[in-house]
Amino acid sequence: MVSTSGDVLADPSILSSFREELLMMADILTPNLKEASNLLGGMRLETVADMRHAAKLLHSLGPRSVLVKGGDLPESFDAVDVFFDGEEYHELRSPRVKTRNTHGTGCTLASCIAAELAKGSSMLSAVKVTPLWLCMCFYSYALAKRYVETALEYSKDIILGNGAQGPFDHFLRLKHNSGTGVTFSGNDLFLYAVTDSGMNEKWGRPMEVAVKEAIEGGATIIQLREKNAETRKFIETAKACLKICRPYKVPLLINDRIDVALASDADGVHLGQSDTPAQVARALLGPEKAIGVSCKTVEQAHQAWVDGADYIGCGGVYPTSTKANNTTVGLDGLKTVCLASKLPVVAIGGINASNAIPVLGIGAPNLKGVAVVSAVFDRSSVATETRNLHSMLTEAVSKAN
Ligand SMILES: Cc1ncc(COP(=O)(O)OP(=O)(O)O)c(N)n1
Ligand SMILES: Cc1nc(C(=O)O)sc1CCOP(=O)(O)O
Repeated sequence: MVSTSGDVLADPSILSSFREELLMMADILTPNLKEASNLLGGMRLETVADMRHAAKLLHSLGPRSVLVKGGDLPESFDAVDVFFDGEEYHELRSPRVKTRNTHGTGCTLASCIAAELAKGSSMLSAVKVTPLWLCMCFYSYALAKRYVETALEYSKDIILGNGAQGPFDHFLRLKHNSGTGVTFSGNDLFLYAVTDSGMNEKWGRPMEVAVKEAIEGGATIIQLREKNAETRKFIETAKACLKICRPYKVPLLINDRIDVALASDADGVHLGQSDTPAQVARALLGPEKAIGVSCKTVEQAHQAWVDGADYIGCGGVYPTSTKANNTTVGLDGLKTVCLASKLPVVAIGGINASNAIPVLGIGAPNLKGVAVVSAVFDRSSVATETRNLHSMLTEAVSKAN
C-alpha cells in the first residue's frame, strides 16, 4: 500500500476492500508502520508499545496473525518487529543495517514468509488452526527476517541508480560462497563419504589420500569425523583436505566441531542431537555454510528445519559396528522421517553395496542419497569401492526414473 519511503503504491479507496474482504482471509498481515497507521485510520505509531497496540487492533480485523514491521521506527536504534497471533506477542530485534539499499525489503519479507509457509503446507493443512500452525507462521517469519537482514548486510554498499533508495540483492546465496566456489545443494548427498581415522590407520593411508580416492571414485560430499584428534591437528587436516576437495567442487563438512569448520573455512558442519544446536551453529557460521543434523524422529526433523539446517542425516538404517550403541531405525523409520522432513535427507548406518538399493527404493523423493563409512574406508581400495557403490546407486536411480 505505502512503501517505507512514503510512496503511495495503492489508491486509498482500496482500504475498504482490505478491511471488508481481504483481511479475514489472510494467514498473516505484514504492514509497515505507514500501512498499519493507514489501516487504522491514521493512528500515530511512534513506539514499540504503539506497535503492539496496532498489532492487536489489526488482528481484530480478521487475519490469523499480524506482523507490524518497525524498520523505520523513529525512536529505535534496532529494527524491531512486533508479531501477534491473537494470544501472544513476540518482538524481534536486530541491529539496524545502515544503508540506502532498502527498496523492496517489505515485499521480500512477505514473499519469503509465503515461501516458507508453502514449504510446510502439508503439515499446515493437517493441523489447521492449532498452536502449531501459529508456530509455523512465526518461524516462517523468523527465517524470512534472517534472510532479509543477511541480504541487507550483504548489499549495503552497492551503488545502483540515483533515487533516494537503492535495491538490495536477493541473489546473495547464489553469488556469495566466500569465494570458495562451493555451494551446497541436496543433490550433493548422493554418495556421502564419512571418514574414520581408525580405518585409515588400519589400511596405512593418510587422511588426504583416503579423501582423494573417495572423490575420484565418485563421492559427492565428504565429512571429516575425527573423534579423537587434537584441535590443531584437526584444523590442519581439514585445510589439507579442503585443498583436495575444492578443485572438484565437492563440499567438505566437519563432524561436531564448529570451531574447526570456522578455522579451516570448511563448507559446513554435521551435528548430532547432543552437539551444538543447529540454530546456534547457523548464527556462528552464517547463511552460506551447510549444516546437517542427525535425526531419528519426526520431531527432530521438524526442529532441524526450524533451526535453519540444510539437510538431515537419518539412521541407523541397519546395524553398524562403526558407531557404538547406535539405535537402528530401519527402512520404516527412515521412510517416516523422510516423509515428514521438509529438508533433504541422507540415510546412514550399516549401508554398503549389498544393501544400498532397498534404501533408495523406500519411495521418498527427498531421500537424496546414502552416507557410508566402512563401506568405502574399511576396504583395501577406497577408490574402487566408492566407484562400485556410485555406479550401483546411479543405475538404481536411473531404473527407478
Ligand atoms: C551424514 C551423517 N549423518 C549422521 C551422522 C551421525 O552424527 P552424530 O549423531 O553427531 O554422531 P557422531 O557422528 O558424532 O558419532 C553423521 N556423522 N553424518
Ligand atoms: C556416524 C554414524 N551415524 C549413524 C547414525 O545412525 O546417525 S550410523 C554411523 C556410522 C555409519 O558407519 P557405517 O557406514 O560404517 O555403518
